[in-house]
Amino acid sequence: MTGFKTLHDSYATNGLSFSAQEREDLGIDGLLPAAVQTPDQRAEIVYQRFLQEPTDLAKRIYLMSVCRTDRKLFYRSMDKHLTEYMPIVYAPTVAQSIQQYDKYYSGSDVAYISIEHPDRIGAALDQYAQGREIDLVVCTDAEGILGIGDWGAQGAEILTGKLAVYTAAAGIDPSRVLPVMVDVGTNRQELLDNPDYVGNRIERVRGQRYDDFIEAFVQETLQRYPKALIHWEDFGRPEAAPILERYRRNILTLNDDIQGTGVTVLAALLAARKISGLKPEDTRTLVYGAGTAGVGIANQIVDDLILEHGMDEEAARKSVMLFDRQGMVIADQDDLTVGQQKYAREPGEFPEVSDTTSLVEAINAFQPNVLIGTSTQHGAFTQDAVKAMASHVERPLICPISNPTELAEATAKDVIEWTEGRAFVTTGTPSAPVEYGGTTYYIGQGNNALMYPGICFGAIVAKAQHISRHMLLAGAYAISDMIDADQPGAAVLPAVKDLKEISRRVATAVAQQAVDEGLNREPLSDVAQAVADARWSFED
Ligand SMILES: O=C([O-])CC(=O)C(=O)O
Ligand SMILES: [Mg+2]
Repeated sequence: MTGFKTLHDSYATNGLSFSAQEREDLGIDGLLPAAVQTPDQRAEIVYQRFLQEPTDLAKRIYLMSVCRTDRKLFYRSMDKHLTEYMPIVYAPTVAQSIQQYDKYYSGSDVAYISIEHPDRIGAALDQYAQGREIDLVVCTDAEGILGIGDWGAQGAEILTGKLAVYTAAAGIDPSRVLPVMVDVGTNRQELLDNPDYVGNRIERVRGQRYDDFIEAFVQETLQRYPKALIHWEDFGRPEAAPILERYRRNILTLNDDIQGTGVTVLAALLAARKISGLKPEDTRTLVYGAGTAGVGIANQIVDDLILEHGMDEEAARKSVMLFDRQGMVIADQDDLTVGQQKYAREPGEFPEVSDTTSLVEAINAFQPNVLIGTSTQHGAFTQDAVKAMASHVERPLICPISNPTELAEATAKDVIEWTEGRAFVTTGTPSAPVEYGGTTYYIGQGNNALMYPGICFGAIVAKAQHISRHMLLAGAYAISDMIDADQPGAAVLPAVKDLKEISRRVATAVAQQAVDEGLNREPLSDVAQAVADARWSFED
């Protein structure tokens, strides 16, 4: 690389931290002002500017521009201010970047592939990778962005958010990742009508043509990077689960919203069980919002009961009730997804329920000790519903995890107050601690960011053939002893400030499980060491 290229290469540059000697050697001494600044000094300058930016969106646009131009600088600064940067770089602020992408587009750091040009998929991958080796491909078709739905090509920014977390949390080498915006159109009329919309101005393509496009993308990816992991992000209800089912046993792949979210909520449940003494076989879970994430959570909780606790499959499934747009999910309803059918209750199974669309009635009839919110219905966990939970169970686990924040089913503060501090609570976006009755309650963030970086990094380090059910469970168990079970008001998930340690533990457990199952494609003797060695650092 010429010095000029090095200076302008986002992975290689050290900007004003190039020493006088390096500047001379690279032939870039004439391209920089005289001062030589330390990396920490520059990271602090980034942080000060971050503080000065007037809005969360402005802060995000600024930080991502630093990321695009100088990776080491961005990750150094993020490392120092992780808890502060997370809600800006990632959820909830990433939602604003996506919704206002047309106004703020200034070059997104992703590859775009278009359903109009399946023959150009490989070229797009190559143009992005520029000959670099790739370990991780993160893609979205943006039909189900967070809780805000279909945002077409504007969804590209979810990829930059996810990747920033990958590197900050697990230490994925930022030069070995490939974000791909899979543009198959959009059904959001507002985008189709917007003259500034940057994506394909067509309705979403579905069916065989869509499936063929996805298959071509997978093949083009694996041809180039046979050991890479493909991470599916924010695909919509019609496509997400079928894609995962098609590939999860054959290739190294993860659907973050189904599996990542599922494992995260399972980790919270493991901690709640540990603190409250709830027996696994007595766990009853009501999932309110039975879409991609909701069914994924149900599956993960059930997998734990079957594989770790020896419960019979039928009984494990019966411990979960799904509640969706139509109310309780019941077998005779039309249009149940394949994922929902497994959990559908029998018609008339709860004769005391007069209105199957009433959450309170469902709670009173089923008497769950776990209530999960993945509905994106703001305020759906009413005081009556939360009090109904607390009337049957001493210490319910209540997780209003829909995001961004304004779509959450309840606030942590309300849930704590309505249950007189008895509920364990996690929310999808960060929540401030809640003071109640002289105790400070810390609120874990029930967001897949706690899990996906470690799971995928562990699987990549192990060069796993695929991600097995046991590997996912290993991730959840790996963080359950980070919880201080004796501390009143302790969160049931470890804090985002500990994301590096969380990810290290998860990655190690997942890689070890891959080795134990013989799923590693190359020999691996010391798993913990391999995970530590593979971690990228901005110091290098
Ligand atoms: O990105 C997040 O905050 C969690 C997530 O995957 C989603 O909500 O789709
Ligand atoms: Mg997602």
